[in-house]
Amino acid sequence: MTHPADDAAQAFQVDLRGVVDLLARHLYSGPRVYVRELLQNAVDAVTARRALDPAAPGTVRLRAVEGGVLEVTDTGVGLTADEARELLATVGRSSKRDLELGVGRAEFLGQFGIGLLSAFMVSDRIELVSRSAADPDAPVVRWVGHSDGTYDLTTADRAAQDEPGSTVRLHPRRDLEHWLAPETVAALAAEFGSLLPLDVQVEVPLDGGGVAWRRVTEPDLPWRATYPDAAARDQALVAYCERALGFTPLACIDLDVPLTGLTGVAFVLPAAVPPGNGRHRVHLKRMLVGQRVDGLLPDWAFYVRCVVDADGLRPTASREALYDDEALLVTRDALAAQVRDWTVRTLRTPSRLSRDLVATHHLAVRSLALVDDEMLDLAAQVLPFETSDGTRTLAEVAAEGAVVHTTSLEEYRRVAPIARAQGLLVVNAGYVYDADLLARLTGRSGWDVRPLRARDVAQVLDELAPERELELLDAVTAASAAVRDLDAEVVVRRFAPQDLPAVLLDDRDDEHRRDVARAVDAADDLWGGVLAGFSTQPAPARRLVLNDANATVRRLLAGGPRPEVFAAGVRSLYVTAVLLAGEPLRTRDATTMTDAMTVLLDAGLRAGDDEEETR
Ligand SMILES: Nc1ncnc2c1ncn2[C@@H]1O[C@H](COP(=O)(O)OP(=O)(O)OP(=O)(O)O)[C@@H](O)[C@H]1O
Repeated sequence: MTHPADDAAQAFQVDLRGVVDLLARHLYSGPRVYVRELLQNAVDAVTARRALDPAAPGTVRLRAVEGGVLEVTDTGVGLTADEARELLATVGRSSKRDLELGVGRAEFLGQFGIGLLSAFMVSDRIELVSRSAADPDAPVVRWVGHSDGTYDLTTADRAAQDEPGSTVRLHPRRDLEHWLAPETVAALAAEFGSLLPLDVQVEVPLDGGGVAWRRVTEPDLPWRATYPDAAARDQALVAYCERALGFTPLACIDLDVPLTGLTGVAFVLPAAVPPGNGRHRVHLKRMLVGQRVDGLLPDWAFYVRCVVDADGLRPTASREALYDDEALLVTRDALAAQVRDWTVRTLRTPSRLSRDLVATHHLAVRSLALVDDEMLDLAAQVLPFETSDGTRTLAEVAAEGAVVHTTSLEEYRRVAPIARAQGLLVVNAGYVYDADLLARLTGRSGWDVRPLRARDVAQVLDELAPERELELLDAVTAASAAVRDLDAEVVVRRFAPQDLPAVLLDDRDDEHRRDVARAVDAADDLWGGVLAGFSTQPAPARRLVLNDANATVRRLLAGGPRPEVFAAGVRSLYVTAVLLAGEPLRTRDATTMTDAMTVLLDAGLRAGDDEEETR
């Protein structure tokens, strides 16, 4: 059943305090954005006035007046009393939207009709005194909005204000006075508005007393201004980067995407930064969106910081990020191509810059090479790789034969000393991106690239003479038994360097079992049977290769020590090999080390005691 009163359409009531709280906590990153919203309204008002009178002045002045009040005066279009009532007192009402299309009009920064409310984050009372440029007969309007959601509207004679335009006064909220302090306002106005196409000035106190106006806007976009020559332009851009981003760039890359009206500069960082750090300073219609905006370039471009201005991209409602739409996608692709082309061009031509770029940003070049074939070929020509024969490019390594690489840093550390001593060229692909990069290169025609196999190293280690092999048969069997529980088996070879007692080889791809299978095929019946027995056992994952050229190893293998001392000696060589490979000790390895040391120490002390006694 309905009551008659319910039939009449009711208007929504808005609790302003709730709305302001929502803006402050959930839309904007903080109260500081109130300065941006005030500047934006002033700029839009000037734009609207210039549509009526192209020669109208374009100035904005911000200053502190008595009682901590901030006053912002513009030479914009102003408002009539009706407009003030309709636009200022209705949340969500804006003069800047296209009524038919329901979207913001291209020439204005604002569109949602909520921006002025942000001033309530720092102010209890917003006052706007305005004289309209559109209606020459309109009286001066004084609108006062209160944070409790009420407002007063009064009018005064036009004589009260000589020129069209508006003055907004913010009365500070208790305990938030600091947001309206002149230095804070000057810093925020410079941050948000430095590229605005207007003359924006802030009155700041001087050290010695008194006040002065400080202009916070650049006269022109630094990358579009006219300079006497290219060198002067470069210098100005470097100076701008120092001012705006706080570093001296290695180089400046011009950016231009006509489709979305974007122009700007990508500044190449002077020092390496970790990947995933590509944040940019983005302006829309010359107002700052943010200093650390994401999504403008792909991940690999973390070696540049951009400063851009666009008029065809959309901000999110908070105006602190870019709306992720088709236009942004197209822009990102175009910008990526421009940064990439510059990088390829620079690396192609040997120069100091190309050397600096490789030295500083090799990680980024590696990252780009993972997604770009041309860059991959170029990277192979210019990027330094750690190899067992010093730092080389992959092209240099390839000139000598197959590019054989390790896939982890530990593996490289393990084999590098032996490889170096035997003249085996191994590339370390254990650093970020390298293994993927080499894997990509494997698929390119003209490249012979493969991961190092245990057999590669085993091959360069000299086999023992058959007599020596025979001599060591029992010792090797006992040594293997000593490390069996560590998932390793022992083989003995002779190799340089002599002072390296042992090395651990990963038996990747079960090479060991295949070696045995080969041996079974080749052996006569008796040996074949014995070997076949071995091949059915699960093969140990690692080979501990003892160096028969090392004096300590020879003494150990010569026999003599009691079995438990012998086993402790082999196990301590195992741990030494793990440590030499730079691998972290697992709990099991650490226990092995402590146990082996105890046995060896005990044996050493006992030998000392025996000597004492016999004396
Ligand atoms: N300084 C000013 N001069 C003239 N008109 C103004 C001024 N400030 C605000 N207005 C009027 O008040 C309206 C509401 O302003 P508000 O800042 O709340 O929203 P907006 O700028 O339209 O949109 P947005 O929420 O996207 O900023 C504006 O559309 C404009 O017509």
